[in-house]
Amino acid sequence: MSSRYDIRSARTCFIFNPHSGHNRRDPYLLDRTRAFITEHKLPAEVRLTERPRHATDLARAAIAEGCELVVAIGGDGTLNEVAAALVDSPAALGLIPCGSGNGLGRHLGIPDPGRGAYRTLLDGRIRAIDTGVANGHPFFNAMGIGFDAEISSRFNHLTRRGLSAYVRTGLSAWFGYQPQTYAIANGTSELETRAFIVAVANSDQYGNDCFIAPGASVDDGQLNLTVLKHVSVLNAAPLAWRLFRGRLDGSPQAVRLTGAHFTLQRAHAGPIHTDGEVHETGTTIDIAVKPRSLRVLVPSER
Ligand SMILES: Nc1ncnc2c1ncn2[C@@H]1O[C@H](COP(=O)(O)OP(=O)(O)OP(=O)(O)O)[C@@H](O)[C@H]1O
Repeated sequence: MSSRYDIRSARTCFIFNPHSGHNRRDPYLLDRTRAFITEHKLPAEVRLTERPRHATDLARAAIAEGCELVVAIGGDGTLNEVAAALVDSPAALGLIPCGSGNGLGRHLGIPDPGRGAYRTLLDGRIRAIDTGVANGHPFFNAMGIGFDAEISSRFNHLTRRGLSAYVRTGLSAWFGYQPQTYAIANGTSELETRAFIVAVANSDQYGNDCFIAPGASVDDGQLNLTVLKHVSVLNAAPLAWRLFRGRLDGSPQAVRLTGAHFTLQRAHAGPIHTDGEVHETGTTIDIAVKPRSLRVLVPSER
């Protein structure tokens, strides 16, 4: 199929998460999407998620009904749930990013809904991107172990979302958090280190332009592992500056590895997150890449 896409003839399903980002307070994107379908006479319909993980079921049903494009209206969690059903299928993923962090949308240059996300659906092109899989759980933006899994776990229980909620939750989780020791192997090198966070990223950022893997590409068949060894009151501010400036390389707290397959061993079982979704796992975490296994509609100039 050509890398160009014509949504006017492609059967499309929009999946709207009323719980994502600002949708919770102001679901105007639901009306905006219905108006967009009517205005452009699209062969499309909108379905709403009713519970966590429902988006995967809705996306699977859409593919079974012959949809060629499934559009996630939400953040990275919604995107993850929709994309999980699309991996290795001919159907493409569209994205109206409206979550709290929007890491993959930002990396792919997909604008906010008010700045051209809908236009991208009309005149975008298809880009095949890699998928990461951590102990059987797919991720498209980033997965993490340690403090960020702890934050994701707490964040998923919050009733209010957004950057300020992330910061408040992060500060309260920080006090009392005990880093673990990890043995990390990528096939060519091995590393044993105490870590505050071990993140494995497909894109270059967590979201909100927080660059955990500067220079990463989503279609190079590689994943990008970053260890943040120690975060204290003394080094938190310079580390945050580096993360938000894309200058993590050179930090004495950061170790980076690339690879198509990682194995991590830790002393204690606990949570991991994949695109912010939390899973309890054992002491061994196996992470691999499926190169170019997801087709995504991105702006034509990217
Ligand atoms: N109807 C629903 N009620 C409650 N939770 C839902 C519902 N539908 C989906 N969810 C859950 O909402 C969660 C948050 O969605 P999402 O990640 O898209 O938004 P976000 O956390 O605000 O954005 P980001 O991941 O970009 O920070 C997901 O874990 C998803 O499973």
